[in-house]
Amino acid sequence: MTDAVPALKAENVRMTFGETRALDDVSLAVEPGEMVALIGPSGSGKSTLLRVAAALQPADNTSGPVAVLGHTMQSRGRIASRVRKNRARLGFIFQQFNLVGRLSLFGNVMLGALGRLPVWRGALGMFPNSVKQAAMDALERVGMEEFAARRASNLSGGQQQRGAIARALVQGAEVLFADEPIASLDPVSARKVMELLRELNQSDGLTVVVTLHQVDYAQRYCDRTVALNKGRIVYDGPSNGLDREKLIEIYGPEFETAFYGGEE
Ligand SMILES: Nc1ncnc2c1ncn2[C@@H]1O[C@H](COP(=O)(O)OP(=O)(O)OP(=O)(O)O)[C@@H](O)[C@H]1O
Repeated sequence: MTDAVPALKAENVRMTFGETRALDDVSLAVEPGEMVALIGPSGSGKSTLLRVAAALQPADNTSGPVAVLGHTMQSRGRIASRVRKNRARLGFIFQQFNLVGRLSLFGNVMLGALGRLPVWRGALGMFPNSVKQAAMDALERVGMEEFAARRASNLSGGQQQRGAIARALVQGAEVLFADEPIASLDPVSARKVMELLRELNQSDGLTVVVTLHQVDYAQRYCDRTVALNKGRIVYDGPSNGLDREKLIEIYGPEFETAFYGGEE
């Protein structure tokens, strides 16, 4: 723990959909520079937690506050009035559809700067040279410069994810929430995306919170793992502390057969 303002602080967050308690008193603090995996069975509340934390979705009116880099995003089910400003240093990567398909990759990456440009510039697509340079640098950083002119819809899933990360870099994101960024990728592309996130975390100090279905990716790339089950945190600790017993506790007995093939 440090004295720094947490990158993410969620206190007693509650989110209900009809009868379903998607988040049941979730409290979580992530320090700047951490790379944290969010795991848990399907429907355990991983995506909801990220969406609530980014204030893409209002939580229950009985819910405690969520802050990103010390700025309140929402509290008691009310999105903060300055949320747009507070989101400036937060990047969000979804499983799919991160890029505008009809635009070039370069055009997409430049969109990361929209928040700090006058509206007319964005509307006319007139980006200053500084933004063009930043977009090119970001594409180089994610190893995608040779695809700059390619229409986004003609890129592979993994290339699109790397493009989305480049856009977050142009945005100047210091915290990145990635919601199942590798769920629809083949293993090689998935590895490249995770390696890139890890590299940005280690070299640039980018704070990363990433939801994952694959426990082995969490263990390989993230020092810390938070596991949810039925909207509650059931594990929060070092990823290498997730042993067979703990994983069966998190995912249920089916995990044994799925992950270990049922062997002794
Ligand atoms: N918009 C919604 N309307 C109704 N129920 C929802 C909505 N979004 C999520 N839920 C429910 O809330 C619970 C948590 O969903 P969430 O998508 O956060 O889980 P998850 O852990 O991300 O699952 P997965 O790994 O399958 O993506 C689930 O029971 C889900 O059905």
